[in-house]
Amino acid sequence: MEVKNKIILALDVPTTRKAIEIMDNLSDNLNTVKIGYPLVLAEGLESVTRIKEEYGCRVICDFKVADIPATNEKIADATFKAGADALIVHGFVGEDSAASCLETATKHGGEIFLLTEMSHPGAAQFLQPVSMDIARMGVKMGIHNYVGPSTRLDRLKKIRNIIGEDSFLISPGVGVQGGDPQDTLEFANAIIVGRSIYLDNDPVNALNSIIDSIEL
Ligand SMILES: O=C1C[C@H](C(=O)O)N([C@@H]2O[C@H](COP(=O)(O)O)[C@@H](O)[C@H]2O)C(=O)N1
Repeated sequence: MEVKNKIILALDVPTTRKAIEIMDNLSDNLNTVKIGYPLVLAEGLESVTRIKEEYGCRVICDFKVADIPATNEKIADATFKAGADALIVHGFVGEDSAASCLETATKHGGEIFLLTEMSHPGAAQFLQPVSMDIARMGVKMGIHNYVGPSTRLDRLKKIRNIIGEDSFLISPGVGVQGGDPQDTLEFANAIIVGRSIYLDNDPVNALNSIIDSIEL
């Protein structure tokens, strides 16, 4: 996946109209967005389809899928039928659940991103003790794409060392959560940025400032 400017915009806005308003101004500098529950629960999967059709961008659906295999298959099937290019899947629920998403993604010509460790403080409680095992599980499964925290670069570096240089690693937590764009890109292939862009009074300037701050 080639991510323009190495920036994935998290479109965590409440309406498709707001998402379009933001993308109308930013789509020249972006080719990949992440859409999750904030938009989809409010507007349905049609919001995924509409953004895809409107901008021809890649859409990563961030549903952090974490159910039994049979239910994961249904979630993934509906997501890719709506036009998603990729789906973020939790790894802590085990190999069979992640494999169910991987198989369904492959059937649709899509991809999954395996979420290893999250960026928020609470990730230290239950995820950190197993996150490297999750990364190793992904490697064993042949998963190519991963998510890891920009807020803990020591952990992101460990994840990169496990998944190898050829894997594709995207990293949230940049900006509002404290992660630094350039430092994160030492280990990640692309950064995920939401509020620092879409909540800014001038999202175009906010995006351009991040682009200017990173060596592409
Ligand atoms: O560990 C994770 C996993 C998850 C993800 O990307 O899967 N995210 C998502 O990344 C975006 C950061 O937004 P902002 O903080 O730039 O507004 C939001 O959509 C979060 O739900 C994390 O923030 N950390």
